[in-house]
Amino acid sequence: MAGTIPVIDFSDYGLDVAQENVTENNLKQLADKVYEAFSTIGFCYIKNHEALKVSKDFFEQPDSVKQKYTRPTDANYGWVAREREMLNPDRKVGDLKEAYNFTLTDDIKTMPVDIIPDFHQCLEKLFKQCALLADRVFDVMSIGLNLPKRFLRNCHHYDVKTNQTTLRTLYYPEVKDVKPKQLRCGEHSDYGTVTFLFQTDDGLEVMNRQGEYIQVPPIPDTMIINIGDLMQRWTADKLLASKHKVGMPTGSQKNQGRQSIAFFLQPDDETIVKCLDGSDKYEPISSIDYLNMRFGVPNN
Ligand SMILES: O=C(O)CCC(=O)C(=O)O
Ligand SMILES: [Fe+2]
Repeated sequence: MAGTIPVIDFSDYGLDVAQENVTENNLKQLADKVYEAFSTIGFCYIKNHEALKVSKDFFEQPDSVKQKYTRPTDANYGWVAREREMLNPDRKVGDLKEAYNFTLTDDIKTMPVDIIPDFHQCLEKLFKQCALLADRVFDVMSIGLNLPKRFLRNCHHYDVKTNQTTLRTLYYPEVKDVKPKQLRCGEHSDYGTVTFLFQTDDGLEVMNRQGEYIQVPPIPDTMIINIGDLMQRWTADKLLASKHKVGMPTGSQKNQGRQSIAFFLQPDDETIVKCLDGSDKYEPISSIDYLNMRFGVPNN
């Protein structure tokens, strides 16, 4: 199946199944499928999650309103204006997108709850659901990597003071004036361990092992999981952080916005990421040092 993105049915270990009702056999079968996907293309779709619809009301506000919630340069929450980010600096033009970064803080002063009353509650609920599902995805990944079942889960707690996991809701406006080389989101790989991605429309493309970009269209009732650079490093390149991008729409799709939500998982700050196979292919590094190094990349 190298080169295509498999759809994996996660129902044996979905959130509606009590942990104690899952058989080791079912878990192992799931682990094998997830391992196969992550070690060949670094991406998979999984079936079985709650559909979601959040935050569009916020992005449809005028910029003058959204500015109040702007992400500070020294913090990881808040609104990111159009063209502020350039995920592929070689393009020399900002991505045609907006985003809002949400972390599990109690400080809701930074959130647009005055204009969108449900904003905090909705994103907080989604963050927590994603975190519960992540625990389970980490279990099957650990089994696939021949690690103790809870190894990866135990490196990801979601305490806002010691863990940088972020839920990011993204909005790609309808396309009017496109600058040369501009994309909705430039070529990049994600920084952390894994990313969950919910998307509404076409546009996402992923590089396969032959170096070609393939379309990753939305499939109803699924979400995408992909590997980030830190997990590739941790597994000494067994699991792959594939490059991806969001291209500009063409034809009638130009008049359509696109939404996605990414849940970027990061191990706890002090977790030492040391090659799990003992190879020392990469130097051990703490999760927070690695993230700071990546955030130091110009224009990010
Ligand atoms: O919007 C998407 O589908 C992908 C966004 C993405 O790859 C990212 O923000 O890292
Ligand atoms: Fe990404």
